[in-house]
Amino acid sequence: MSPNGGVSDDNGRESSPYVELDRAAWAALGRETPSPLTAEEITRLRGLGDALDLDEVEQVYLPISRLLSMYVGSAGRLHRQQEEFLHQPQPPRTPFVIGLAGSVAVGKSTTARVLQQMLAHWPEHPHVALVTTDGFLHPNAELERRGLLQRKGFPESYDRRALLRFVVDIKSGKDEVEAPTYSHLTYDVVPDEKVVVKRPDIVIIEGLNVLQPARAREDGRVGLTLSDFFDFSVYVDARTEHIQQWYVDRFLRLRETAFRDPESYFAKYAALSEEEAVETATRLWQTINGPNLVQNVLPTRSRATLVLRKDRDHSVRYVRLRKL
Ligand SMILES: Nc1ncnc2c1ncn2[C@@H]1O[C@H](COP(=O)(O)OP(=O)(O)O)[C@@H](O)[C@H]1O
Ligand SMILES: CC(C)(COP(=O)(O)O)[C@@H](O)C(=O)NCCC(=O)O
Repeated sequence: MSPNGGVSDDNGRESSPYVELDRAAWAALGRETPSPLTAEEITRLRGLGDALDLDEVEQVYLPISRLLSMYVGSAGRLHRQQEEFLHQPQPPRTPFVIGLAGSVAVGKSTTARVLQQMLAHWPEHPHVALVTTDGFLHPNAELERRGLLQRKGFPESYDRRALLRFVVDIKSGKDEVEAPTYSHLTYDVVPDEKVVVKRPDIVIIEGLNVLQPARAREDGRVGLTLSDFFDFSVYVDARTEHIQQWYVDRFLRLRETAFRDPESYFAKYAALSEEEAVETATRLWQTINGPNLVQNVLPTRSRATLVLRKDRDHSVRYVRLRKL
């Protein structure tokens, strides 16, 4: 399988399950739909270093919002048809779950926040919940016990069973589901702090590893995985060298902001010179986040319904959408 999800035939011709649109062709699909977000809202949603502006919202996110509205509508129709087919009243349809994957520092959280706001502006005003998977990381003490402190973000650093339970509960139609939370300030899971997801219509689950395939168990049987419960998934993509640069640039900016907080786990980095900070960020990238991207995250790209490919300046250059 090629990294684009394509497969070559005997003559080397590649067939791909994706249709690819460059930015202009994609942007045309959102024309005539007014942007629901104001410039102030966009500023509020923008993550550190992300190049989100009105153009990006109108040209990239509006078409995604329209597409998702079709998918959600179609899931609703199918639910009604299945109810008729079963000849007995069924519970209300379960929330529509969107998985959002991509590397550390690729801008997943900005994408997730923009989608959350845009979908919430639909005429039917759905309740859109956003959950990040970092809350499901094992606490630092547990990671240390398992020798995984230098593997934060790798699949084994998460409580995968709890994460799966969480999404199964959502897709079982449970009224109220809780997720643990993570603090970038303390660099650890926050004890006893939960986000409560109450009767959502749509749930966005964002995290590095949300598209990981199921693992084989000791008896050789393959279990379930998170993405078995996704109705739609997005992979935020960019060249690895660009993401590394964004990670280092963000580290330099954090050094002047968040790391200054004495409570920050990274407070020790606030005093670094620029050169030392670049060296430290590059080492963190090369030892943790880069290998995780290459070994675990990137191989899941071809499992996504939609791939957003960003350019060096963080703007989306082209889009790939799974054929139906
Ligand atoms: N050490 C840190 N201190 C404070 N905020 C951080 C730190 N590392 C990352 N963040 C913030 O956490 C969010 C998630 O970051 P990350 O997991 O790298 O995903 P992405 O960049 O794809 O959204 C971003 O908004 C980022 O700015
Ligand atoms: C918390 C993270 C693992 C991301 O978790 P996610 O929400 O994607 O599951 C990541 O942002 C992180 O902190 N990585 C550790 C290495 C580093 O400090 O860059």
